[in-house]
Amino acid sequence: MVRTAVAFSPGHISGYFKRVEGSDPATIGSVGAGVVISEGVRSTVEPARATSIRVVREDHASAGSPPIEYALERLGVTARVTTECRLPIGAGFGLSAAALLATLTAVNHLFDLGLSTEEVAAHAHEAEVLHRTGLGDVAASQAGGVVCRTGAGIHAEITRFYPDDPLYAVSLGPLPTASVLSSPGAMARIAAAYPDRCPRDLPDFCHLSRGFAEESELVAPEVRRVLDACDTERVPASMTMLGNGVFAAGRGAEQVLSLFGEVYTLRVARRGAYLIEVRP
Ligand SMILES: Nc1ncnc2c1ncn2[C@@H]1O[C@H](COP(=O)(O)OP(=O)(O)OP(=O)(O)O)[C@@H](O)[C@H]1O
Ligand SMILES: CC(C)(CO)[C@@H](O)C(=O)[O-]
Repeated sequence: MVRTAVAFSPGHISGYFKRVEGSDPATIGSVGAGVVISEGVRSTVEPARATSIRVVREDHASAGSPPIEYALERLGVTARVTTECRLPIGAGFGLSAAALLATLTAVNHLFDLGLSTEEVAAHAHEAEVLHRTGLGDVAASQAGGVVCRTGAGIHAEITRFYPDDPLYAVSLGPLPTASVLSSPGAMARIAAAYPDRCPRDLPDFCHLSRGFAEESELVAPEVRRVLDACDTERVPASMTMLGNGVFAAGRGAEQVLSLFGEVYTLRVARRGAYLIEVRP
């Protein structure tokens, strides 16, 4: 039997953020706030002569993942990787970061690389930043909670709190993160819209996120329709950054969102990436 390692990482919904420049990928990142969610990516890794990545979601599978391929090459290993997730990809659930953290956690154990949890996160963060698939998702998903990041990168100061209430989300389609992160105009509007404080609780997180979504002008017409419906029902809601989707909290949230698509009920994660098993 081929030796196999399996690991999981939670995803992350970013509510608001601002890019932070740095001298190298370790110091480039973002400040902002988001929610680390119970749903994420499970990665199964086995040694192979050449690297191949299979990305599985529901009954659909695709091949390749540039950030993961890059990270494995940097670590000097080749492996057959299968990532599995329930949430849609590219929809603002931080799944590229989760896929990296889960895969590198499994790789670390499979190949006995002896990396610390922080070193695993550092490699994942570097791959994210270089591929423009995220800025602060890896830093957030190192642990659980509603997260406020006041510095860039994985060593920055991060405060976390852990509400019991669920968050609900609906996805209306993908919004490739790199398309926004590569647009100077969008990044300038994002920086100007940044609310320079941490959230007090979940409703306050929704409130700050909504102000940011409006001012940054990232809200697409289909997202607008969902937010309008949430406003009518007085449900705190905002846009999943960066995806064409909406998250909402509190009474009535699930019902309003269900008018627009499949509703994902998300718990606030209690922990970051972890190894599930090594076989045999
Ligand atoms: N589940 C996954 N498994 C492997 N690679 C993934 C996965 N999700 C995303 N990626 C990689 O990240 C690339 C870009 O993803 P993108 O950053 O747009 O999506 P995301 O992380 O789901 O969303 P966001 O960053 O907006 O929350 C994909 O083309 C793929 O290479
Ligand atoms: C850029 C981003 C919104 C993409 O999910 C996230 O990484 C963040 O908050 O920095």
